[in-house]
Amino acid sequence: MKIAIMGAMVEEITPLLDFFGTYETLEFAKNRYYTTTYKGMELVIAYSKIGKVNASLTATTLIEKFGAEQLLFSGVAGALNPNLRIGDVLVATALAQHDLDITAFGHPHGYVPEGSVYVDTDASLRALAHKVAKAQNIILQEGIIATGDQFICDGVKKEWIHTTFKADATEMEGASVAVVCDALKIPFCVLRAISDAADMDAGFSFDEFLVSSAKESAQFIIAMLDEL
Ligand SMILES: CCCCCCN(CO)Cc1c[nH]c2c(N)ncnc12
Repeated sequence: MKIAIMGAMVEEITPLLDFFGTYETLEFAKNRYYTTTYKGMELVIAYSKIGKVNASLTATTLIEKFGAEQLLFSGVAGALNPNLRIGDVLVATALAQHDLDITAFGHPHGYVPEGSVYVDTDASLRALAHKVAKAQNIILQEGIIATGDQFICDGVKKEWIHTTFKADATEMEGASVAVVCDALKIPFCVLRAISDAADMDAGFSFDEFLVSSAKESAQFIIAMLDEL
């Protein structure tokens, strides 16, 4: 089985590379792909760089060029749901693009013809995440993620995204991974640890908690591998 583990930033995959220790590095399309094996599984690890376009390129490459049969995303996100705290780990049930907008033609936010507002994540990978959380006594939150090419650091935008998409968290890559994996029929899951509250303090909070939250998400992904 060949598993892809993807992040957006180097900080999101460094904990993974540190854990696996030895790996090959392959340069392709202005990015680096790290391959290793773990408990009989072939792994290919990469960070896409920030944003939906970068994430689409990397997700497609992981599947089409490296042959990944499942894709796990690990990273951090901003909380939209007031019940989410810094450090909480969330597994996505569905993902939408909050900045995709042809409402001028009567379509809902996040929708384009022949598409859908939401892409659902793989139910069995989600179930696996809950099984791992239970085994490890970790509280795993579940919810909708709204993705867009903006770092959200403003209460008004935060509330608009929360309300419009009933989203619990926001980030900048997940929905791209969802569209790519859905189109290529690859089971995927998106796991994010909260680094900020997507409000006026989000920048400072992100800087303070990126590394620790990224580590939490990565550790959870590793625990999932042990059960895959
Ligand atoms: C150099 C700084 C790069 C920030 C990249 C942030 N990632 C994008 O995936 C996750 C994220 C954490 N908090 C967020 C927020 N409030 N809005 C959007 N995205 C996020």
